[in-house]
Amino acid sequence: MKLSATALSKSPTAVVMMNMGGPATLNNVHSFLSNLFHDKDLIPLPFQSILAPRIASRRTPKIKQQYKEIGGGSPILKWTQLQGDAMVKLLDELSPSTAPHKPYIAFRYVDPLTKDTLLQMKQDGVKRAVAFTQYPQYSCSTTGSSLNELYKQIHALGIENDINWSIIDRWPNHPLLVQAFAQNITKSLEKYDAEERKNIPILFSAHSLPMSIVNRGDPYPAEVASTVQAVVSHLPTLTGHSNPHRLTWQSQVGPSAWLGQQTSDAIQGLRKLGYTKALVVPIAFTSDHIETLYELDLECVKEAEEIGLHLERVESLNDNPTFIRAIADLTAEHLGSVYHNKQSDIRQTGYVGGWQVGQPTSTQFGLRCPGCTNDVCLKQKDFFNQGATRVI
Ligand SMILES: C=CC1=C(C)c2cc3[nH]c(cc4nc(cc5[nH]c(cc1n2)c(C)c5CCC(=O)O)C(CCC(=O)O)=C4C)c(C)c3C=C
Ligand code: FES
Ligand SMILES: [Fe+2]
Repeated sequence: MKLSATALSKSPTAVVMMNMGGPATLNNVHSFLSNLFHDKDLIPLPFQSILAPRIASRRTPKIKQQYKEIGGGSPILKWTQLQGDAMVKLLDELSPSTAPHKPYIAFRYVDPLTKDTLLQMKQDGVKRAVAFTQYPQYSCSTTGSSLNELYKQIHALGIENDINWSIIDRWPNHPLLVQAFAQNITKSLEKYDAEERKNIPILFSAHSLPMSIVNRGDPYPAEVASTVQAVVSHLPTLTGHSNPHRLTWQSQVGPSAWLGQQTSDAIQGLRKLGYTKALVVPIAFTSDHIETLYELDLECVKEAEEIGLHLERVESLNDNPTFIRAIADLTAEHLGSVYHNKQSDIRQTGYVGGWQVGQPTSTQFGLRCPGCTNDVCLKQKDFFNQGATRVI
């Protein structure tokens, strides 16, 4: 598709922030869980349409109670709106040729859902859009699921030829993302005496994956590790020392095998090794959610205290100005590369797997998991790889 520069200049460049979403109120918990358990890309179940609502109903009271204890709902919509609004203000300055930029949110399991967002974009006359995953590390269960849904809804609405799409599909070691994590860790370390700071072990905690997904060749574990490696390499420039650390995994659900070591077991283990202080850093999500506010703050921290380990939870990125700068810079560089063939800074953007100027997705994005049997992944990647036609 070739669009004239005049046609594009009239409509905003959409930056579509993709994420799973969470229930904003307790009344939304059941539909959130029901949509989540219907998602074959996340949890393939036999007789999915029958089992999904049953599992959702069975789980609702427990999960509702957890959301109640963190204030009555998930803050993810609030944080995503704030991050999007702050990002486009910077982006209009960083990339005037693609301005005005407008943030949109496409959640996978709650409003605003992908379909409604696409309808809104159509109404706004959007001709150019960046699908920007808010998961820094790519998993087919998260970003892959959001892109499969985006692809399906674009086709269901028959708007394949209306918008030039490009994709920010992963950014696990973007330098400003790394710096934002390191800043927050430094703040937590500073709560301890200068003498003891350097010996405090840091647990980087990420949402786990079922081993069936890991063994299919999912890139997520390696990308989470690359974020951790970048952060621990950067930390000494802020603290003057390096801390011992481990990457651990949290939030496994159900009886199947999941990637470990579990964060809660690592905490118990550290105490047995004689440690009385530790830090835990949520490393695979960019704002607060039930896993930080409930599982880490209300479960792990309390359990640690009970066994004599003081566990400090490092704050989530939320409205951290360095983080806002990271997502604005990343999008500006992406637009510069896709629409202006700009090579200069792209090496700094931290796309693992490479990036070529003019390409609408990362090079890594083109490779399906070697164990993938999902036809939608194939069609989705073909569609987005044709992507944007450079017009400016
Ligand atoms: C990087 C983040 C996440 C990955 C990877 C991920 C994979 C994954 N999750 C499930 C099952 C559930 N996840 C649930 C909630 C939930 N998951 C994430 C993030 C990732 N999930 C978040 C941020 C949340 C909470 C949302 C919020 O509060 O804002 C749930 C629902 C809660 C529960 O019932 O325990 C389930 C179920 C699987 C199976 C999976 C990988 C295949
Ligand atoms: S499951 Fe990874 S590409 Fe299909
Ligand atoms: Fe999850």
